[in-house]
Amino acid sequence: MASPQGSRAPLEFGGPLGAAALMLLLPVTMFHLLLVARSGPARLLGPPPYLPGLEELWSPWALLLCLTWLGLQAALYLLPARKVAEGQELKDKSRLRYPINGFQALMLTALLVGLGVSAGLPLSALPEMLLPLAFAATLTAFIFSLLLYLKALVAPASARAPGGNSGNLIYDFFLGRELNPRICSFDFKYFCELRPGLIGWVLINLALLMQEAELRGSPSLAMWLVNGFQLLYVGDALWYEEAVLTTMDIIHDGFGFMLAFGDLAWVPFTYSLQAQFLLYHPQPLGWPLASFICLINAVGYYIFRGANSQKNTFRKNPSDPRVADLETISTATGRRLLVSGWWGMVRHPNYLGDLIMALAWSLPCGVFHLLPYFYLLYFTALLVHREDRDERQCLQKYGLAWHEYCRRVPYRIVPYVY
Ligand SMILES: NC(=O)C1=CN([C@@H]2O[C@H](COP(=O)(O)OP(=O)(O)OC[C@H]3O[C@@H](n4cnc5c(N)ncnc54)[C@H](OP(=O)(O)O)[C@@H]3O)[C@@H](O)[C@H]2O)C=CC1
Ligand SMILES: CC(C)=CCC[C@@H](C)[C@H]1CC=C2C3=C(CC[C@@]21C)[C@@]1(C)CC[C@H](O)C(C)(C)[C@@H]1CC3
Repeated sequence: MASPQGSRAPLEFGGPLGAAALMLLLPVTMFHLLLVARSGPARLLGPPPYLPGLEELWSPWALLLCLTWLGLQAALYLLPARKVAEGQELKDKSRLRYPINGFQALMLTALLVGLGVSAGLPLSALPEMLLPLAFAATLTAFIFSLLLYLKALVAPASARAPGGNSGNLIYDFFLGRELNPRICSFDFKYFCELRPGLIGWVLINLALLMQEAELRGSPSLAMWLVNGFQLLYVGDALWYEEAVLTTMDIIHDGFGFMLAFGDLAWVPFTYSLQAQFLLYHPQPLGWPLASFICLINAVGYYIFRGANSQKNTFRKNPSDPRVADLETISTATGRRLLVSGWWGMVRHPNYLGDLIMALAWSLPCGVFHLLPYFYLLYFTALLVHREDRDERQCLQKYGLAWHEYCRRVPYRIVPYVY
């Protein structure tokens, strides 16, 4: 469908019908997971234990807490940053500037939460509020996406995202019409991608750990592992915050319901699923198996970080001594593609590392339930779909050079498998 605005990007996610289905399916799945995690049988594929009424979902206190959290993270975002980074070049040849203070926000949040807990803040009561909090976050994401859609109506054409301007209201609302919606220098997409959801995720994990300690005297080894691994992942994302500026979400995708809901609700409430499961279904875990799982997480992290850093270093400065010796192929755009090092092993080595880590996050929950493996299953689907979208974009950008890269590096994510 050609858009009235002139953008001819092919429709993704199954077009308007797919977008409408996802807008319904994603929140329903999130609430299903929250309900099933606390039920006795914890069956991913079974029906939820019961259907919650509105009085169990809606709480003005949960909404207030959700908005206070967003306000706190926004205030931390506005604090002076150790560095201001420039994003990729935009259509109008300009570059946006982004504060690099995400790790500082994580540390300050930890300090504030630590002070709060020592002053009697009942953090371990948070798990009891997950359902109304998830509802408040979903509501916030929906209203926020509506405001973003309206804001895009008055944005200049150069500010539009390549994909979210088909002319179909549902599809554009889902994908997002504006690429980098901002008020003054406050960038909503960049803020949401890394702050409230990711930091909220580790806070929920911590609350679940504390509640387990209250219930059973001390947190289990499995709970420690899940908390440690996911804290490392979030800490890494914020430490290497600048790297997010070269991801598909920032460069290509508009800011609509998909990312607003994904960042503000989906990430904190479904990515904490393993810790939720462990609170209600304690799992025995000995040190030998725990050490093996730590090794799996370390291997995944090594590949994930190595691949992401290698590409970011290369994109920032191809003559950097750490990447200058790597073999590359030239493209008509002037940008080169790495064909050795991590990016010569498979075409998305960072996805491979991420998937190995996802496995390590589920293993502490044992092998008798499918529920804690939901993240691994969803993430595999997300990355396979994402890889396919990225391949199409790269083919469009690099043409013959991309074909040559695919010939030299035939596997996409898993060597000799896929
Ligand atoms: N936990 C989660 O829920 C999620 C995590 N992620 C993680 O986010 C990270 C970023 O992922 P994503 O944005 O999808 O994609 P990538 O970081 O893999 O970026 C893809 C881009 O990299 C560049 N590129 C591809 N091949 C090469 C090459 N051989 N040499 C140099 N540049 C190359 C291309 O852009 P160009 O050439 O224009 O630079 C391409 O568009 C990943 O580690 C992923 O695992 C992603 C989604 C969800
Ligand atoms: C199913 C659904 C609601 C779709 C939205 C997908 C989003 C949840 C993800 C899209 C890309 C993401 C990234 C991260 C989190 C999940 C989302 C928002 C990320 C911030 C996680 C931490 C990583 O280190 C990262 C910074 C590379 C990563 C960037 C992409």
